[in-house]
Amino acid sequence: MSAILLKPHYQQRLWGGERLKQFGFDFNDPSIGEAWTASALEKGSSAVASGPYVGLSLRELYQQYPELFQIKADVFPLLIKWIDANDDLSIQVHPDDSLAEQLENESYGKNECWYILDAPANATLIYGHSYATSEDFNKALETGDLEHGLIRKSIHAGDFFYVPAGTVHALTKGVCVLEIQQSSDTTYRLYDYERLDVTTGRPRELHVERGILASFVPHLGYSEPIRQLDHFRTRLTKNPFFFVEKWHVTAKEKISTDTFRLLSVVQGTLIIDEMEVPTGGTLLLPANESFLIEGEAICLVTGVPSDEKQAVRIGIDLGGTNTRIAAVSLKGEVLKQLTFNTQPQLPFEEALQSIETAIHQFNVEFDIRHVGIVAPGPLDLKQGMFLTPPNLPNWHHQKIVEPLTQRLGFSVTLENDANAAALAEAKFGAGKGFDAVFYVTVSTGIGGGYVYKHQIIRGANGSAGEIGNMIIRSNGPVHPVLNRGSLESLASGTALMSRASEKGYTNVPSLLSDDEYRHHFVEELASALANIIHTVDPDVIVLGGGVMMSASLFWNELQQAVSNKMYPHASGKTRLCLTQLSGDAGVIGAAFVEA
Ligand SMILES: O=P(O)(O)OC[C@H]1O[C@@H](O)[C@@H](O)[C@@H](O)[C@@H]1O
Repeated sequence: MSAILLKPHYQQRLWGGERLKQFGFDFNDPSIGEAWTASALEKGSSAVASGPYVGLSLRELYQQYPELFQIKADVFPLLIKWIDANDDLSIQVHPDDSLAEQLENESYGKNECWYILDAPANATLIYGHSYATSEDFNKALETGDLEHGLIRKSIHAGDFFYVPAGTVHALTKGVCVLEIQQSSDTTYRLYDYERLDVTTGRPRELHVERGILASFVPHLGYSEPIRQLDHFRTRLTKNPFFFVEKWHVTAKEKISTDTFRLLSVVQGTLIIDEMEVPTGGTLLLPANESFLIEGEAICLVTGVPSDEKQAVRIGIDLGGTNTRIAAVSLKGEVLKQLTFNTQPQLPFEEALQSIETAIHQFNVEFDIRHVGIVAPGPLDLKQGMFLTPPNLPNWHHQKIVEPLTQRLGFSVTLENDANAAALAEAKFGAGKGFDAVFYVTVSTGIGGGYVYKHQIIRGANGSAGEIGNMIIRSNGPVHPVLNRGSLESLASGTALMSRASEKGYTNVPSLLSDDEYRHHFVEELASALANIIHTVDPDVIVLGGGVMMSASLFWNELQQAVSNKMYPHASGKTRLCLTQLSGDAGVIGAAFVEA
């Protein structure tokens, strides 16, 4: 069976225009907003345009010839739209599967993604909001003030965004996108700029009540690494509803399908088994077939993933500013990450609720084996609670493990953030292959952790590795919480920033470019590292944290200074390395802390 070309169904929209013609579409209406190139929706199905089934709609093809698709779904699951936003679209949100069933009696929610085809210079789109509580979000909706709290992201042609159901979003004037999504046309409009629909003379309907039920509050930021599959294919997303790959075709390639694929040519011309498909074309590639493709083209290819759930461990890194929740594979790779603003001024219940929402998302997709949380110290690890973390003043003595276990129904572990990062580096990062790994983070504060044979060494009271409080210069600067002249009072990002502003520098890298101040910093940090080596004799010390982003300014000097402070026989034996996991060490480590 050859590839089947599909013919679009066009949708006129108040914000539509004529720019889809640029991508090869052919229509007369001056306000076409959407070309549905693969749709089996009742209100507008695309049609078969080549091969033996010409004349059938995609909807009929799916019903009559399921063998072409080889998936188990009563209703065709995907929808592909090309969108011309000739004006701003409404600010909106979509339901997930369970809400769509509950409120609309529909088979699918509307998780979707955008590939940016064209965008004006300096364009942004709306992706998320900064309202911390439902009360603030609802008030903004009531007063028509929603726009002020929306997050705008800059975009360029070729960018890709996955938009999970629940994300408040809007496309903006001038943007053209290819939208791949679940087969649903349910949009809850939250705000429509108080404009009139010229066809009715009235404003369009809003769906605020249902929109509130569907929206994430606070906003959950989403990230998923792009994966290179082979020399011409990259995977942009794989989620429970669809996967999307970008194929850059420049030579002859043989491809084959298991279940069906939908392929859209977004740039250039693709030749598939001698059929020429220009930009704008969408093909159905039937299941269990092989095809020869060639030409010079960029194609987006989508299909439905198998039902099998990948085993993961969940790591939560609760910080003073952001909380990051990651699904981590058993090999230590971050597969997905959701982030929200921690808002430590609010009751702790709010943070627990957001963690629960995020883990619910992961539970739909993955087989969760464990949940680990890391937080800034000091912590009471035995009781599973915060003690008095300086960045979380409202949550002192708050229990974490017990309420989280109750809400989630999974076993939960708690660990200090630097200990967890040490574990991650030892298992999967710069310390991999060594027995004794010490990790030091030089960031807003300074922390450390020691891992021996993949076990975190916590000490008698759980505070081993708290090197921020190590005294380096007893007559040094006073610290609000820690010892006078402690490492943190001298060499943390905070200490360097205040020294920078005293000396007229605007940032840490400029301070560290000054020979005199760099020398002080290097000597102080090297003293601490030499003390660590003399105490526990690690194979390797891994350094991470924001200040280490400037390591190229002082790395050689630091190595030399540490070496100078060692016993001659030990000098140069302990390796110093930079983190290999950088920002991910906390969540990866959290995921692998054992109960
Ligand atoms: O509510 P309006 O402004 O017409 O926008 C509706 C459109 O929004 C886009 O972001 C997508 O979700 C489209 O699938 C949807 O048709």
